[in-house]
Amino acid sequence: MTPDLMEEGAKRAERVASIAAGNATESGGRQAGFSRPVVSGEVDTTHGRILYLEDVNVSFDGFKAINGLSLDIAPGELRCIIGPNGAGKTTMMDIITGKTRPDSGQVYFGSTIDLLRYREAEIAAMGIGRKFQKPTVFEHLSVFENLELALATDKRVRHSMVFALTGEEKDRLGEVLHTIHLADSAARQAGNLSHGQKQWLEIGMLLMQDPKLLLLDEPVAGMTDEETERTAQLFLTLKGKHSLMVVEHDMSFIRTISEKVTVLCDGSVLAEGTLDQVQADERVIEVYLGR
Ligand SMILES: Nc1ncnc2c1ncn2[C@@H]1O[C@H](COP(=O)(O)OP(=O)(O)OP(=O)(O)O)[C@@H](O)[C@H]1O
Repeated sequence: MTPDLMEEGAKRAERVASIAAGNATESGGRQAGFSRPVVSGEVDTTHGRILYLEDVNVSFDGFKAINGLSLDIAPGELRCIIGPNGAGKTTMMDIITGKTRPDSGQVYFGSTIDLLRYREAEIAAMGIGRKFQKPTVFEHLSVFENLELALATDKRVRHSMVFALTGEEKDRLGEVLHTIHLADSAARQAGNLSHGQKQWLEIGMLLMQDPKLLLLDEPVAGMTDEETERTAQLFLTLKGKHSLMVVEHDMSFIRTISEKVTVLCDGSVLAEGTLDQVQADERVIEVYLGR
């Protein structure tokens, strides 16, 4: 979620707190926010790419965090990104979502949308959803209400907390509840969910906005084996309908979900291929897997 969305979420949380019994609580040290209305217009993927990065460079005080990074992702693809600490994985996601501006290079959403021309909130509105490592949901609201709020697109409506879902929206919400394995927990307070369930709920909140591309940072960190397995199934369900970029260190999880794996190191792509291919690559073993 973007800073201004978080701010909006924070304002909203204050209002909700006066309506709902109890206080708005935070998850993961950040306020839950809201997605924005999706800007109309299709992403042009006729060239077979939903995301395209070419020769991207970013320096922090002279240190090259991203160094000639080129990468592209196909529509509906589930791409796994691995690499050692400090490889530039988070910085890459920051660039795609407009949080960090590169010094040079190209970043395109489809063939025609130059993401470097847009602000973070605009990029989110175009259909690029981001999930940070820690879950951020409204803990004092129910699972259903969290999803409902994620769907509310009119600011006034959001703030008043009075809105009625259309039949289509109800269907969508039901579908998402089912997809994220929380259909039986719709009435439960989000704060009482397990860590894994909170992660799924936040993914569900992103799904309510029907994102075209989802960026997921270490989604299974801290999950039980069973939750990890369910998350793998969830991602396999999402693949095809959405494009996904998943940063993870959990190799058995990656083995379950991956087709193509990109290995980042020192701010650029070190290797790319199936998990078996990159695991057999001597350079990858040296910098990452051999640790
Ligand atoms: N705002 C910043 N200022 C200075 N250096 C930064 C900044 N952001 C990132 N870096 C540096 O850039 C490099 C890449 O960091 P990044 O967080 O993108 O790596 P990562 O691959 O996500 O690592 P991890 O797996 O530990 O999350 C690191 O050396 C980091 O210290």
